[in-house]
This record gives sequence, structure tokens and C-alpha cells, in this order.
Amino acid sequence: MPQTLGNLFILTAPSGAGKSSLIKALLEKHQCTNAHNNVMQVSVSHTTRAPRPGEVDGVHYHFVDRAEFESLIEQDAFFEWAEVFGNYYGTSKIVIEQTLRQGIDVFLDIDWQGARQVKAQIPDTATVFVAPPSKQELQARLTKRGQDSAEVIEQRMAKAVSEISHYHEFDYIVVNDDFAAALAELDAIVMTRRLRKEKQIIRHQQLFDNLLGE
Ligand SMILES: Nc1ncnc2c1ncn2[C@@H]1O[C@H](COP(=O)(O)OP(=O)(O)OP(=O)(O)O)[C@@H](O)[C@H]1O
Ligand SMILES: Nc1nc2c(ncn2[C@@H]2O[C@H](COP(=O)(O)O)[C@@H](O)[C@H]2O)c(=O)[nH]1
Repeated sequence: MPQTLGNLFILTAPSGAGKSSLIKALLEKHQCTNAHNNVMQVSVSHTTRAPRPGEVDGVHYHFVDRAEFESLIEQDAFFEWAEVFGNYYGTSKIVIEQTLRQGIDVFLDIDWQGARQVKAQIPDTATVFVAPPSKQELQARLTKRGQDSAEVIEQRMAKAVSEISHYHEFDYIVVNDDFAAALAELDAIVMTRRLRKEKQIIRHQQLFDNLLGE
């Protein structure tokens, strides 16, 4: 792999635990929300789920119908995909490859099935499981978010235990109780990963120059 490859990070959690809030806050902290400081990006997935109020096509998701999603599966366009809560969700292969090749770190907010598929393809991916402090708090967050019907919230709570049962498959666990503390832990994970690669390149630059030289 070229030395300029970006790092790939996955955040997985039961719905409502706070993974998208954490990724958004991390990008804001590192001022990566504009094109001028593009060292970290969140991947925009495709989904067949209906947009929530305020969600914008191409920003929060690429919203497609089932026929279009299935056609993209046929074309092998997805790096990973899964059916979650009765809808398809998937990560574009070409976008991830191009972004990583530009040296940009990429964050995937995906479920455990997708995390497993990505880890099998890129073992160096840093996978983070975000746990809620309790089931009661998880339900309270989904309700307070106010974007899903009571029926959808019930469905997501029913699936939460199954998602949580995969926690041990992940490299890191962050409990999102106090938001600032969870963000600091995630930041430490990300910075350690970035530093590790940069440090290795710097430390071994002379060796690689020699190995790759005429
Ligand atoms: N530490 C926290 N304390 C209190 N509320 C929080 C905390 N973290 C996130 N929230 C709130 O919980 C709600 C759910 O968060 P968020 O949408 O980020 O979850 P998610 O894991 O990305 O969910 P989904 O998988 O459904 O997209 C939001 O309203 C968010 O503001
Ligand atoms: N395997 C994948 N899972 C994904 C992807 N994009 C989102 N998700 C997961 O789906 C649920 C529900 O998301 P929501 O936006 O409807 O609340 C959540 O766990 C996401 O992490 C994807 O591309 N692949």
C-alpha cells in the first residue's frame, strides 16, 4: 500500500448511542468540516431508508430505492453493505478507495455486519464500538432525538441487544456517557493511530529511501 494512504476508522453502536454526534464533533474539533482542511472525512452511505426531516440527499446519505441499491450490489459498487432495520445501507467502494489514496482519514458509521466485512478486507482498520451507558438512556436519546416514530424506536431498541452482543469484535470500546469524555477518548484513539503511521514513516524514511533507491 502507498505510504500516503489515509487511516480507516469504523464507529459501530446501537442506534442512538451517539456515533454520528461523536464523528461530527471530532471533525469540528479538527476543523475538518471545510474543503480547505480536508484530513478527515465521514463517508456518506447509500440507503433505501426514507430521509428524516432535515436530512439532505448527498450530505447525510445518498437516498436510493431498493431497485437502484440492488443494481449497485450487482455492479459490485459497495465496499460493504448490509440490511439494517429492514433497509439497505452500503458504503461506496470507489469513494473510499479514492479518499484513502489521497491520504485522507475516513470514518464509517456502520453496523456490525459492515464492520466485519471491512475488517476482513482491510485488517488495519481501527474499529470502535460505542456503548450507551444504559438501555434506559439509549431509549431516552432516541426519543429525545425526535426523528423516528415510536414504532421505529421500539424496533431499534429491540435490535440494540443484538448489536451490542458484537462489542468484543472491536479494537476499542468507548462508553458514551459524558459526551466530552467520550469525544476525548475517541480523539485519543484517532490521534494514536495517525501518529503511529506518521511516526513509522518518519522513523524508517532513510531505510525506505535506501530500499527503494537505485
Ligand atoms: N453523551 C451524550 N449524552 C446525551 N445525549 C447524547 C450523547 N451523545 C449523543 N446524544 C444525543 O443522542 C441522540 C442520538 O445520537 P446520534 O444521532 O449521534 O446517534 P447514532 O448512534 O448516530 O444513531 P443512529 O445509528 O440512529 O444514526 C442525539 O439526539 C444526540 O444529540
Ligand atoms: N453496514 C452499514 N451500516 C450502515 C451504513 N450506514 C449506516 N449504517 C447503520 O445503519 C443503522 C441505522 O442508521 P440510521 O441513519 O437509519 O439511524 C446505524 O447502525 C448505522 O450505523 C452503511 O453504509 N453500511
